[in-house]
Amino acid sequence: MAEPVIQLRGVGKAVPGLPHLLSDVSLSVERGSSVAIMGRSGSGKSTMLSVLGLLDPDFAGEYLLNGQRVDRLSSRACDRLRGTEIGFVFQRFALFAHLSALENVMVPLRHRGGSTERAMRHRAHAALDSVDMGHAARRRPRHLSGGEQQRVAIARALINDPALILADEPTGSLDADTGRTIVSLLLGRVAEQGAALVVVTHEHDVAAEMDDLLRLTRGTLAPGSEVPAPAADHRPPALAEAGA
Ligand SMILES: Nc1ncnc2c1ncn2[C@@H]1O[C@H](COP(=O)(O)OP(=O)(O)OP(=O)(O)O)[C@@H](O)[C@H]1O
Repeated sequence: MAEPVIQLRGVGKAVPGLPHLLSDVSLSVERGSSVAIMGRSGSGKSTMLSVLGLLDPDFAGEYLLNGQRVDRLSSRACDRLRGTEIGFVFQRFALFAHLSALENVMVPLRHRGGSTERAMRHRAHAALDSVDMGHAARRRPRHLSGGEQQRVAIARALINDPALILADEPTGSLDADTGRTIVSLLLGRVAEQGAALVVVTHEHDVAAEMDDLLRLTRGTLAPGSEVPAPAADHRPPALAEAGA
């Protein structure tokens, strides 16, 4: 069987005043599969993404990325791996405002190096085409809608063919229809490139599209329920029956 893209074993994180910010977290995600992480505000989701994204080296336990231990790497080695193995998608897109869509998508290619300008442009154009944004290559982010910006951000996240995509509330700034389109685009691109996808989301519709759903509760990760619990009905019975 293929090696999981990420394996966490007994990962914990403590900060002063919060001894169990993350507590004994174990997680395994295969290539081509997707996981949603849900949890209340303050449950540790961003901390978890920082650990997975090699942004926070200060944690206990084991982290294997593509079979390689990455929990004791130097920050320079983390930077290098982040640039080549991990793509990030953010709620607010995080595109560079002064760069065109094409130039935004080229940023990770420049970071990686080893290609000619012409080859990078060619590749970035193909990446924009793959998210139906080829027509907007020369536009700056402010001339794009939220959904279009997120398409460009997805092209940028996937341009180096990373093994792992981390998405932090990728639909949080979008209306429901656009959000659905973005989720299917993200899932389609991730499947095509054979990456593993970890999505932090508050939205049950988004979580339901992923292969697995996990829930963080006060730093502990456990299988989540696919079906959201119905909200408690506090209306008087007569009003509830009338559908008011
Ligand atoms: N380095 C730190 N030092 C002190 N407290 C921290 C640190 N990092 C996180 N926290 C606290 O730990 C808790 C969990 O933070 P985290 O940002 O991971 O939660 P979250 O689930 O992403 O929340 P939200 O959904 O609101 O973004 C919060 O109360 C936060 O203030």
